[in-house]
Order: sequence, then C-alpha cells, then structure tokens
Amino acid sequence: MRLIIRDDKATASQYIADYIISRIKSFAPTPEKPFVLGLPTGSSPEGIYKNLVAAHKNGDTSFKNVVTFNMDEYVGIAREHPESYHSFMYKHFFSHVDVDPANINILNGNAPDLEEECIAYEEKIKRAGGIELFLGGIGPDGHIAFNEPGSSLRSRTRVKTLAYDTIIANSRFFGNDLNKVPKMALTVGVQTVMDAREVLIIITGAHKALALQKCIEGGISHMWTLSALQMHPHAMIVVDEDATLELQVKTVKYFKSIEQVANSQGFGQALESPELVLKKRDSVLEKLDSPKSPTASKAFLAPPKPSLVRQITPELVPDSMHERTPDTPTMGLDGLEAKDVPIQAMHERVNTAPAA
Ligand SMILES: N[C@@H]1[C@@H](O)[C@H](O)[C@@H](COP(=O)(O)O)O[C@@H]1O
Repeated sequence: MRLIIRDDKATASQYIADYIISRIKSFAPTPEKPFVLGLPTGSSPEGIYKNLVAAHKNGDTSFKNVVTFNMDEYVGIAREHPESYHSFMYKHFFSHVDVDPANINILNGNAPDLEEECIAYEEKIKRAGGIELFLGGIGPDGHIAFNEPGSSLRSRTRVKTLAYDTIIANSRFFGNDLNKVPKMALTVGVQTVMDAREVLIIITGAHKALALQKCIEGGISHMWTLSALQMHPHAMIVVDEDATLELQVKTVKYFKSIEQVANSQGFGQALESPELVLKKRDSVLEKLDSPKSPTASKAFLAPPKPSLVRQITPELVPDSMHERTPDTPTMGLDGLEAKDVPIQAMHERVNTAPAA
C-alpha cells in the first residue's frame, strides 16, 4: 500500500486528479476497451472532480471512453433530490465532461426490487470487464462506500442500514435534520472495491485521523472496513497533513521517505500500474504456454542457475537483515514482512550451490 501525504486537501485532490488522468491516458481507452472507473460522492472528492473537469475543459483529458460505476446511493429519496448521489454526480462531474450517459452506472435506490438491483449491479461491473480504478473516500468510522463497521470484508453490492454515526455525519447535507437523512442505502461491498485492479482513497481532515490510523497501523478488521485495503496489491491512500495526526511520527516519515526514494529513481507517480503488471503477466504466460518456445518454459521452471544464486552472498545481505529472527516483524511494502524473506533459506542455497 502507498500512503501519499500532501500539505492540504487542495494539493491532495490535485495529486489524485493528475493520477487518474495519467492512468486513463496510459490505458488509452477505446469504445471496445473502455477504462472502467469507480467513483464516490461526499465532500472529500469534490476537489478531485473540480480538477478533472478543469483538465477536461483545457482539452487535457477525455472521458468519452470511460465507463463509470458509483459506489452507493441512498434508498428512498428521489433521483432529482439535491442530496441524492445521482444529483451530486451530475452537479460535480458528469454534466461538465464528455462522458457518454450510457456509460454512467449508479445504483437505483428506488428500484422496485432493491436486492435484484444490487445483484444486477455486480453483474454489470463484471460484464464491463471489472473496475480498473476505484476512487473512494471514507467516513470518520473508516467505512468505505456505505460498508459500515461490522460489514463483511467479503461483502458485495447490497442494501445496508446506515450506522447512527453516519446518519449524524450526513445530516449536514440535510439541514442538520436527522429525520431527513435516509436510513438505508445501496452500496457496493468491500469485496467489490477489493476486486478493482487498483484502489485510490482520499482522506482529509483531523476528524478522519483515527480512521486512517486504524486502517494503516492497525490490523485488518471489519470494524474499520477500509483496513481491508491492506490486502490489495495496488492500493494508494492520499491524505492531507491533518489526517495524519494519529499516525506515529515514524509511520509518516516512513511513507514520506518511500515517496522520495521513488521520485529520486524517476518513478514519479506511477510505480507499476496494474495494467502494466497484467500485461507482463500475459506475456510471461504466453512464453510458458508457447509450444514453440519450450526453452522459455524450461527457463521459468528450472531452478536458478548456480551462477545467479552465487550472486546473493551472505556479505551482500545487509546487517540489519542478519539480525532479524524469522519472527521479527518489520514494516514493509505491500504487506511483505521481514519474516517473509527466507534469508536462512537463501544462505543455505548459497552454501550448498555447486561451483559454476
Ligand atoms: N457513502 C459515503 C461515502 O462513500 C463517503 O466516503 C463518506 C464520506 O463523506 P465526506 O467525504 O463528505 O466526509 O460519506 C458517505 O458515507
């Protein structure tokens, strides 16, 4: 997981908008192969939409071949209600860009059969080829979409009762009148988000600092549903300084240094996009399966050549790694911990490898 820290909400929003634009560009979507984008509502993504709209107006990006799926929608308020998520999306984004209305998907909170609506939504996502990038925000209790605390981390699109805290939090959009806030919603599940090839989350403000801390430094828990992201191979959370208030200083420094090193290596924003990884995987599988290149298959299956193994000598393994016992946990990238590094096994292979 990557954590990107920016000074404030404006710069965090700009970072995300730029990232989305670069991902769409590098994907080069066509009508046959559109870019499938998952989208959120709420005050958090407003700045992102503003930047995306500006980029579109400057001629910098097009959403023509982008298919969108929104995260959630209230149950029981009219589509035209100013606080429906339909209205939100048109007001802040869809009305200002060239997205094809036929490519916009938002759950219908007034469907005659809500469960059927949810099942069909999952199926539509599948038929669109799955979501390439899911953008999201979180509630102060760490919920993603409307996956309130206690939601199954394997949940899929379904009808959800809103937590009292969320009703209070969202009452600001309904004249601070709790009675006017819908109590139910349709929402994609945690697993629906996890199925996206990439997940990008914006978290800003001190009121979400505890949620960020639980999701980054805590374990995976259904009580903080965003924490499921720890299991995602391509997840990035972009935050402002205020949201980091509950993180340990060393956590903040760690993630900042990771970004600095990546930048210094010329990686900039995108390290390895899921799209690139998938392409590489395809070409590897092609090589493995190709009857014309049996040597290629053998190369993948054969044990490493002793000459290669010998390059990993104990002297080259940093001291800090020697000192770790297999159980010493350490913070790592993408959930990889030091205990996952088979240093001992490596030594044994080095020591027993025959001379080249
Ligand atoms: N269902 C939405 C979430 O998808 C959103 O992330 C959250 C945060 O909203 P805000 O960004 O306004 O804090 O609000 C609602 O609960």
